[in-house]
Amino acid sequence: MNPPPAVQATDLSKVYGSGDAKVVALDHVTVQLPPQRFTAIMGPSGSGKSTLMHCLAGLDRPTTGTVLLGGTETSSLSDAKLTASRRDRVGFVFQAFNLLPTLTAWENIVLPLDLAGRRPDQAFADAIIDGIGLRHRLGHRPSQLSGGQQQRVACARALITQPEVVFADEPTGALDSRSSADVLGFLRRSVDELGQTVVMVTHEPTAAAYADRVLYFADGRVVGELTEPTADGVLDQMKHLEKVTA
Ligand SMILES: Nc1ncnc2c1ncn2[C@@H]1O[C@H](COP(=O)(O)OP(=O)(O)OP(=O)(O)O)[C@@H](O)[C@H]1O
Repeated sequence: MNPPPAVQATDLSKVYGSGDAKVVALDHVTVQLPPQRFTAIMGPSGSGKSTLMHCLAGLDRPTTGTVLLGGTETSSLSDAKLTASRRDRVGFVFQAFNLLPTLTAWENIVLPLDLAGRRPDQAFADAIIDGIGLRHRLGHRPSQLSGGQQQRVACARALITQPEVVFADEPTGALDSRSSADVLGFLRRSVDELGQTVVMVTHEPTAAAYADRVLYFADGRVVGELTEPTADGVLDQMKHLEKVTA
């Protein structure tokens, strides 16, 4: 039997504005994202990828439909409970790293635990620190680290609480190819070796090829998927979908 999904959206719609200004960002989306897997979400600009991720993560509320995160329906939680759910169950990685400049790398990594009044699980923290390969830089501030190193610290911060899901929105969008490979390799190992669950929005076929499964979006809907992707396979599928959805 398949394990229950880490996160599941059912008939999710998100509508912004009304009348002439109405935008249907999500159009009856149903997706299940399995635990301990790496899922990539791709699609043209404006197709609804970020909106989906924000609704799945509880950063935004859908107009209609439901989100189940680790078995809890988050779409109907009060604001306070939704905030607590985000803090306890979800990790985020953004394109712009978003580290706190006055804290060291280590202080940034454990910040989510400090905010929740929790202590690090030492064995897990060690695995994370070894995973990002920055043990010798833990006392450095973000300004003393390269972009790729900062993003690996941001990934470690997202994972340190052992969340149900880590959501990464274009995590390699600001990085060169070498730094991207370091970040993506770490996210991949966090799934394979630490049993974590990663969902990543990306525009880059080489980045999507690190995932177990790629979901393609267009006009607020899932229009295709690819399992065990290669960069060439992702590109071919993108070209094919561009033709059929044009
Ligand atoms: N707060 C908002 N108010 C009004 N419209 C919005 C808002 N946020 C997003 N949209 C619209 O919803 C649609 C989907 O946006 P979304 O950011 O989810 O797309 P995306 O696929 O992530 O795009 P990109 O790849 O450019 O980041 C777009 O048409 C966008 O203009």
